[in-house]
Order: sequence, then structure tokens, then C-alpha cells
Amino acid sequence: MTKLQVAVDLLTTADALALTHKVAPYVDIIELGTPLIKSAGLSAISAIKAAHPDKEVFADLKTADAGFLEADLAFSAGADLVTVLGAAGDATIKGAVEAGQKHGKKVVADLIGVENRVERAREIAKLGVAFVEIHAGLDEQAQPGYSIQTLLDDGKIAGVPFSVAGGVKVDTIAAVRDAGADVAVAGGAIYSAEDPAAAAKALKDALTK
Ligand SMILES: O=C(CO)[C@H](O)[C@H](O)COP(=O)(O)O
Repeated sequence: MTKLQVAVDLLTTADALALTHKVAPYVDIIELGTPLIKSAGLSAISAIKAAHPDKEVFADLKTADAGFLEADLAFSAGADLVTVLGAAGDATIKGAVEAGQKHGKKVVADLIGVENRVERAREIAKLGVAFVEIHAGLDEQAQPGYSIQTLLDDGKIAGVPFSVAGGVKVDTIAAVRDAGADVAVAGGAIYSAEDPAAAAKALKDALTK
């Protein structure tokens, strides 16, 4: 079954906790977005894990170098999953995977900015990551003509475990599931909603019906 991951792209631990308390019943994975970790620090990871010990906590580090060191920091703070950039060198990805092995936790390779996502996804899948994230970031989503369909097509073709992030909404999340994604990531569709709990519930319902 495809899991639902909420991406918490807020800037303070207090705001993040206020949001996660509302949406936790409907999500499987709680992601601390890169801006949140940069703004609030690693203590935000510990705070979210302490508040939601039953959820998988995902630290979106987007590590570009020093894979072992950065992943080790996030796992030590309580993360269950951390990201490393798919565009990083293989040694960086392998370093993050080694940190995951040390802690018994998982590493995800974020393909943001990677031109040939299918080819790189297949290479990275051999390096020991749990899955790749087929991802169009916020800037790419803002480009004219952006469509999530390209992500779904690449995920289907790649033939490796994957998540999808890139403006997933209630009317596209079933297509993410049908493309075979292990995880559907939704950020703005939840944290920007007037009623985040209702938005998360609607996404979960659309995913499971
Ligand atoms: O990692 C991110 C941006 O780099 C976001 O968290 C990710 O894209 C999910 O958010 P949204 O659903 O708003 O696209």
C-alpha cells in the first residue's frame, strides 16, 4: 500500500508540532522539510520524534557531501529516514547508507535536479538506499507547463522502489499510487490548506479508496 508522507515546510518547531498534531492520524511518514531543519536545527527532528514515536520521521537533509557525517547526525537526533541528493557522488550516497546501517535506519536518494532520472534511479538503487524520491522541487513546479505526469512516467519506467514529490494534490494522488509509488509526498497541499487535518484526510482517503 502506498504510504502518505506529509512534508512540513514550515520554519519553526512550534509551527511544525502544531501542524503534525493535526495531521498525524492520517499520515504514515512525517517529513521535516529542508528549510525547517536549516531554520530550527537538528533539535526539531528530536522534538517531532518525541511527539510522534509511532510515526516514521523523515529528515529532508538533501545532503550533497559528507554523507556519513550528515546522515549520522540526523539519525542520532531521531530520524528514521534521511535524504541524500541523487546528484551527489556515489561515495556520498554510500556514506549515508553506511550511517543508516549503523543506526538500523533508511536512506532515500532525492532526484531533484537530476536530468536523467530513470538512469540515475537505476544506478542509485544498487547503492543500498531504501528508495529514490522522484521529485520536482518548488522552483521547478513554478515553471510554466509543469506537470506531475513526467514524474509518474519516470517512476513507472525506472522499475525501482520510489516515492513521488512535486505538488501532489488530492486530484493527483491516486495517479501517484497507480504509477506504483511506495510513498506519495504532499507538502503545500496540506500545510497551506485552510484545514490541514481535512486536507490530509482527503489525501489519505483518495490514496486508499
Ligand atoms: O522537498 C521539497 C521541496 O524541495 C518539498 O517538501 C516537496 O516538494 C513536497 O512539497 P510539495 O508537495 O509542496 O511539492
